[in-house]
Amino acid sequence: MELRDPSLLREAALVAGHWIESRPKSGRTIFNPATGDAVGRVPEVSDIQVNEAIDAAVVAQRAWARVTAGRRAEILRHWYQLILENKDDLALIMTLEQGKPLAEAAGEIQYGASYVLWFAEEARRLYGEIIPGHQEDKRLLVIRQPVGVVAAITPWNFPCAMITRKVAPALAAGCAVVLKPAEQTPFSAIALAVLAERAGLPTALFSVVTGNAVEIGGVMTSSQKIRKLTFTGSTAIGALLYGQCAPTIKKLSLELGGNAPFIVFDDADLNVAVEAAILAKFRNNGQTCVCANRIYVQKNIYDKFSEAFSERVQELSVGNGLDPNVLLGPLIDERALLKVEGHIADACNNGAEILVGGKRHKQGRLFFEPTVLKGVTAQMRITHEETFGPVAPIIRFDTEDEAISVANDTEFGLAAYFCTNDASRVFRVSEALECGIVGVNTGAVSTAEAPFGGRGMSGIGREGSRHGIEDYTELKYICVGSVG
Ligand SMILES: NC(=O)c1ccc[n+]([C@@H]2O[C@H](COP(=O)([O-])OP(=O)(O)OC[C@H]3O[C@@H](n4cnc5c(N)ncnc54)[C@H](O)[C@@H]3O)[C@@H](O)[C@H]2O)c1
Ligand SMILES: O=C[C@H](O)CS(=O)(=O)O
Repeated sequence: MELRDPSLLREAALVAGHWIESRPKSGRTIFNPATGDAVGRVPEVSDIQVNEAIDAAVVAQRAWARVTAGRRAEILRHWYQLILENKDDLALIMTLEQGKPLAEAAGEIQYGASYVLWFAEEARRLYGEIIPGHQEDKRLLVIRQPVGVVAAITPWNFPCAMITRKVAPALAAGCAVVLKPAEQTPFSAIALAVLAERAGLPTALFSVVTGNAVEIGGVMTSSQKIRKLTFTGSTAIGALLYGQCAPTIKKLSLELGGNAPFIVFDDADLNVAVEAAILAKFRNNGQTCVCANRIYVQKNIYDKFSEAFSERVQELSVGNGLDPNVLLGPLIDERALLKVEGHIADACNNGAEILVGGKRHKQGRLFFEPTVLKGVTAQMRITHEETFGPVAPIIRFDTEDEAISVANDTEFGLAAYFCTNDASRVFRVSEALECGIVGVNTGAVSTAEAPFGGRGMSGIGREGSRHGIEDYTELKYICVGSVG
């Protein structure tokens, strides 16, 4: 397969409005996880270049904040249109560097673009307030202003949507962004920057810096000029960055790890429950922060659900994402594969039974069979650690109270799911689950209109929805006196 527009796969970083091309014997090579083939190279930008990007962003942001919200919205809408016009190329780039099937990659491009459209619209709704004064001669006003220069650090599993979910609200609010994409998937970020330039985004307002994560993160977190850090990734790195930002008192958004329970009550529609669980578990080959990590099934439908679910899992085709018949691509790297194998081995050593899969897939080094485990208990690693792979542990429960108790028995609090046909239970259980997102009778919850985020070790802040732009603004209270 070829790119219709080869200029979208650019082997360069964008620093302060200038493209820094990668050089033959330096920089970092990105490999296709399905084949091991080199996709391309990107430069390792220096600390000096990261600071150049930040300094240029400070200047560009001041001018951008003076642009009307309507003009900012126009440019964002143009960016949205260009992303959709180039969807097939962007999807191909994503499949080559991340491995997800082409159709799923195209779906992510559509999803990622929806955040750009949403915040193009929200740009014009950053309203202020006029508050009734506390004295006759006083007039109280509240306005929202952009925080300034934002640093964004994003993960490999959604190489487009996790970027637009940050960059779009930041630009809509009048901020500038310096982005460090995941080292595994820089080309999706670079292609978005190419299209942002074509959409008319002012120079230096959006930089994409590639290279050593620790070094780049160190420059970003220590710079007083960076007034907000928005991070999506693992809880461990999120906590590290949280601490690194403390000395400069930055605003923070942290979208971190998850350990989502998926509960099937005995009054649920079995087909609805199976399909919802398949989607919640195996989307992106189980590599999403909101994937069902534990599946709890009420005791008197446990065997029937396990059988029906296992039959569906056996239908999930595994292979190179360029094959239109493939539903599950490779895992991102060897570390991910070893974690999957470790969870399965631990569970089986403690009494769990493999109903489906359980082994590396013949398709290649990073491919793994979609796996179903039965007889899983709370003593196993897989119920407490985020697997981030195609393994579905099925756990039996007896009562609703027990289901809620075990579902909440985690330090994470991002997403949870449950299936029931009992209307009262919908509200009772939704309110009892300790997390930021609840899916009822569905495994698909993510959309630009809704606030995405969690609590506890899953992070702070919300992305998307009308709330997602607020964290890129500062409230200012203006008190006008002597009004007579
Ligand atoms: N809550 C969400 O919305 C969400 C979305 C996607 C992924 N995630 C989580 O991310 C994890 C998987 O993604 P990952 O493996 O890319 O996570 P990761 O934390 O290893 O990496 C995320 C980003 O942080 C960078 N990074 C790593 N160490 C750094 C450091 N010391 N300083 C600065 N930057 C550093 C990486 O280069 C990457 O860009 C999972 O835990 C998943 O749950 C959460
Ligand atoms: O990995 C977690 C992302 O947030 C995925 S999505 O927002 O659910 O698409």
